[in-house]
Amino acid sequence: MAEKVVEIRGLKKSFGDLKVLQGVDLDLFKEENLVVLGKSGSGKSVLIKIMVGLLKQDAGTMHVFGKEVSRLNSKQLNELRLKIGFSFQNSALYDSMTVKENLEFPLVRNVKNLTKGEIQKKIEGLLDSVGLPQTINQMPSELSGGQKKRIGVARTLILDPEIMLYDEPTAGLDPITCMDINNLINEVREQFKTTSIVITHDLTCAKVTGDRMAVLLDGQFKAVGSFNEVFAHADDQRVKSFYDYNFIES
Ligand SMILES: Nc1ncnc2c1ncn2[C@@H]1O[C@H](COP(=O)(O)OP(=O)(O)OP(=O)(O)O)[C@@H](O)[C@H]1O
Repeated sequence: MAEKVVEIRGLKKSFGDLKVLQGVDLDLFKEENLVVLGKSGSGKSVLIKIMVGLLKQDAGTMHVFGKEVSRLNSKQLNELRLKIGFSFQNSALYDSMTVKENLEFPLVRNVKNLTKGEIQKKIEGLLDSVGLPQTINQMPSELSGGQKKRIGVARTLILDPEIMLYDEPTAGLDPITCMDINNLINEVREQFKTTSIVITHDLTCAKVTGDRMAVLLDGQFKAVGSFNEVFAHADDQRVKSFYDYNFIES
């Protein structure tokens, strides 16, 4: 049985009268790609924020690498956050910096005592890994949307995270570039042995990247399993409607 990286049990979170998470249970295993599906406002970001200690749950537990996140002190939280790489929807590149400077920035800020040569080697290695060595001196404005996403992923990988969080990785991209990013997510797992959570509304992305899907509905994961387990035999009309929207109506 693969090692558990995240274990969530009975997690609840409300904001005033708004019950967002109402008893979430989930396991995330080492080196798996887990896709989290849920309509807008279902609580996906709240769940991630509790995972990295930006919000505290009202009840239940969130263990990451065996430790209950809400009990960590600020030093421990910083250490945890360095192990979790967040790849943002908009790539989060600094427009005024070159690709090289964008990759250098998190390294210089978080890893002490690296020589210039080591930094250069790391940046070049990662640009090779994402297939974009030629962009090293370019500005983000000179890159395509897909290239920006790739550089964004390289920037996240530079701190050697153990968990990768991909937030809407294919949003706003054409179908071919979407496939390119889906492949990248799988390549990253193979090359860097990362465990990944992919938050997406794109079922092609879910199918291609996800070992398991988890559908957040009414504040709980109602359906968890392989793509076929979740969608081929979906009893819940709302789970089915995800599929219908992506593959029939669109
Ligand atoms: N700090 C907060 N204070 C009050 N309400 C909040 C707070 N954070 C989130 N919410 C509410 O919790 C609900 C879930 O929000 P969340 O951002 O997790 O949704 P989501 O599933 O990530 O949506 P999307 O797909 O649009 O990103 C929303 O109704 C949101 O308004």
